[in-house]
Amino acid sequence: MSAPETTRSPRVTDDASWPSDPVAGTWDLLVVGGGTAGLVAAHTAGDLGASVLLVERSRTGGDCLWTGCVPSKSLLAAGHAAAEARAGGSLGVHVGSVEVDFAAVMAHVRGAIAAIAPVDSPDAVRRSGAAVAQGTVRFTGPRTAEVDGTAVSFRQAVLATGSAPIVPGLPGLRESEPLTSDTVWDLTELPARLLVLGGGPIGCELGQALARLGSQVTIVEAADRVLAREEQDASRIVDAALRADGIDLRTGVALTSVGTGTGGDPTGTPDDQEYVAHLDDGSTVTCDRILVAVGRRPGTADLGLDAAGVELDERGYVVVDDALRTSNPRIRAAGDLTGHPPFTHVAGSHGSLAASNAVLGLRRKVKPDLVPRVTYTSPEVAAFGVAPDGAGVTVRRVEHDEVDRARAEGRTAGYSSLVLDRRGRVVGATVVGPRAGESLAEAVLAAQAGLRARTVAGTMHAYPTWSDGVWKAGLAQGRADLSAPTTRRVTGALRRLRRAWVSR
Ligand SMILES: Cc1cc2nc3c(=O)[nH]c(=O)nc-3n(C[C@H](O)[C@H](O)[C@H](O)COP(=O)(O)OP(=O)(O)OC[C@H]3O[C@@H](n4cnc5c(N)ncnc54)[C@H](O)[C@@H]3O)c2cc1C
Ligand SMILES: NC(=O)c1ccc[n+]([C@@H]2O[C@H](COP(=O)([O-])OP(=O)(O)OC[C@H]3O[C@@H](n4cnc5c(N)ncnc54)[C@H](O)[C@@H]3O)[C@@H](O)[C@H]2O)c1
Repeated sequence: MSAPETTRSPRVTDDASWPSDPVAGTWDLLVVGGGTAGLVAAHTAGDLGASVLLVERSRTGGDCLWTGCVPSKSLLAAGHAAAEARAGGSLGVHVGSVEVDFAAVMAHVRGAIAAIAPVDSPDAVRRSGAAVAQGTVRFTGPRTAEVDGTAVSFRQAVLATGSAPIVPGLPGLRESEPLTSDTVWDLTELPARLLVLGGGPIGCELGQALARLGSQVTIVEAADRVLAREEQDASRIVDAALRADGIDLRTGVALTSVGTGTGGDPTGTPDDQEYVAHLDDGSTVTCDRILVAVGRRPGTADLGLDAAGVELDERGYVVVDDALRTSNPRIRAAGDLTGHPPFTHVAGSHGSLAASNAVLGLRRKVKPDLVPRVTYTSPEVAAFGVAPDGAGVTVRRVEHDEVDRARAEGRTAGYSSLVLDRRGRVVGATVVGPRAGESLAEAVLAAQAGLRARTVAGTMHAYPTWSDGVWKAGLAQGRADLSAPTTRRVTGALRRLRRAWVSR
């Protein structure tokens, strides 16, 4: 297998051009990259009164807006709508056959991007006082860089150049012109048969969305389960949901090579071309397109980071300390290129922290224990913090067949669990089910505030909400607290006193 490569395929962002501010001069803060991390860094530093130059080589908004969160959640919304229409019969609602207009689905996706784009636009950045320019940055020294050949100098800088999809160098794969999360948005027709390589968050989300829209999807995942970073039970529930959507899910097998076929027709023309993926268990998958979703690599090549004195780790991520400082104390890094969990909320939090630390000389630190993650499959998987098998923790878990909202909607596949430390404080959680991401927020807030499960239990929750799952997990701990020997002695003494008092 030759070395994996970062894709260089054309992106929806590539041909955009927009008016730039002049770049020459010395800036308090140079921000490299206009994705979430860079945008938040520029806004923050601009609001604090620093002279800021944000340089973006393509369009401001980054992966999240153009090729990541926004299009994927828009596509999932269409896929989920199709699935719910088909499933309406179980609730007594019959809609006949469900037809998907893929062009209209993609128009909806582009509409969602267009609705959010102004928030991330160069003009929005300028309103906070920062200058914004289109160009590619290359560092020439510890305090100097070039923007498309024009020299700039900076007192401090924030690197925020993100990450890009990996395409493994397997025989025949590149020749099959595989889609990635960068290019899948350019599809004008739904592939009849789609092979998704990788069963991580991208493979599961896009695989489920496209299957629900009518594609015959096969997911090939090298690990023994999908969403391998999540709890086994979460993987198991998502596995069953994907299969129920008609996905041919193959775990524990890897792609070895890709060949071509003509649908069994020896006289077939290139128009009939199909791809035959060979897996390492000897099986094959025949498909019309391949979508590669096997992870990402940092966008740190060609930045001149050697000249800037910025150290990279062996995988190419920028090495940062807990205050996001690189090995050059004038340069911080934020977002995907740090190797911290690659999420938009992490990138945004990093951008704010890196910029305020730079401009005000603070030493605010990242909080890795409080990073939530949500995979927006149906059901959703949401989790954060200490794992349930962590040392010295107690897990309180409620199956969703005990949650009335889940029963009412007939969607009981899932659970809510809280991970508690020795003092009963919330230090982690996993929720699997509809709106799991929303339910998780309460547990993250509890952990941030150092609250105990009994505070969650003692907080009134509207009935019947999906967050009853988290509440009931808190109640389970409340009941366990009540049955502890010391508590039983105290409540017993109070009860006896009260009985004596009211019997007078
Ligand atoms: C399909 C998909 C779905 C996702 N869904 C979610 C989700 O639901 N929730 C979530 O939290 N996260 C999600 N993510 C992850 C999220 O999109 C990223 O973590 C986030 O966008 C990273 O932001 P960033 O600012 O670090 O990098 P990016 O957004 O990648 O921004 C980097 C910017 O730097 C620019 N750049 C690069 N090199 C240079 C240079 N030399 N000079 C100038 N500019 C340069 C690039 O053009 C780019 O605009 C998803 C990702 C994908 C791919
Ligand atoms: N909802 C969200 O927040 C969201 C959604 C999408 C992506 N993301 C972020 O983007 C990142 C990248 O996502 P991703 O799914 O591409 O990467 P990933 O690393 O999370 O998952 C890739 C999967 O591909 C498998 N794999 C690797 N090589 C393979 C091969 N040759 N054959 C078969 N399987 C192979 C791996 O075992 C792994 O399970 C994620 O880590 C995630 O944080 C977040």
